[in-house]
Amino acid sequence: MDRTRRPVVAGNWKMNGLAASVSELKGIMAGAKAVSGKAELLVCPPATLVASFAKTAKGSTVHIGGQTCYSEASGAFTGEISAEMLADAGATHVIVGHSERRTIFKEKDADVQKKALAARRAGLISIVCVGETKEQREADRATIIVGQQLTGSLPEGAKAANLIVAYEPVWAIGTGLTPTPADIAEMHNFIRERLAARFKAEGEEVRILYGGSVKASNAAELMAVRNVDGALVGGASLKADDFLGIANVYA
Ligand SMILES: O=C[C@H](O)COP(=O)(O)O
Repeated sequence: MDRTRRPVVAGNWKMNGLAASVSELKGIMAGAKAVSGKAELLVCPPATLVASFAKTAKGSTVHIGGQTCYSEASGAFTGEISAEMLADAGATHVIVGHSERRTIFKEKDADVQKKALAARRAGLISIVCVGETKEQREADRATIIVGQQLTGSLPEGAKAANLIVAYEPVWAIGTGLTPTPADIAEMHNFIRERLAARFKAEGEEVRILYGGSVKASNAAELMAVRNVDGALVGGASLKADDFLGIANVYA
């Protein structure tokens, strides 16, 4: 397992979770002690819960993040939430460019890049998501697509302290399907090369997470792949025991 970079296990709750879900956060906080010092844990609840979760998690080893943000700091943008607002609510991270945002909400690489820049402006760490569709992989275009997304989505001058990249093949999200470790290794190595070419030494330090049907039963195998510096977890992050089952790979 590559330990030169501190691993991150991040939970993306997507549009799931009510106030009562704080019990799961508390469960994660209780179990986090086993991995603290070895990996960082992050929970990204829906925006309605960011402030209360951040308050609950204050002083613990669990970080709280948002799932998206708007590029402007404030103004007449009904329904949007800025990176500054997330930071004010206690978030330390924000996911940008998740494939659901790209597909359902038509976000383009340029939008994602603006969001990542907004996150930096607000002092947040952005988790920039990239990944190919099934059709693109079958057409042997996976690295071309991911390369284009990296070029268009990553902000200039990024530092490892304010950027994490998440590789999430769209066809693996919520399907129970995962790429082979060899395919993950190939893509993560490709992303590492691109990061190093663009950001030099900083690019070597940027964490690259794998996301897509990660669960406790496959986490050890997936997290052992070279240049996999943790996981971005969807469905299996909603229950503390499931999420900790993944995080405990690093215990
Ligand atoms: O952001 C998380 C990903 O979309 C993965 O979701 P999943 O673990 O439910 O496949």
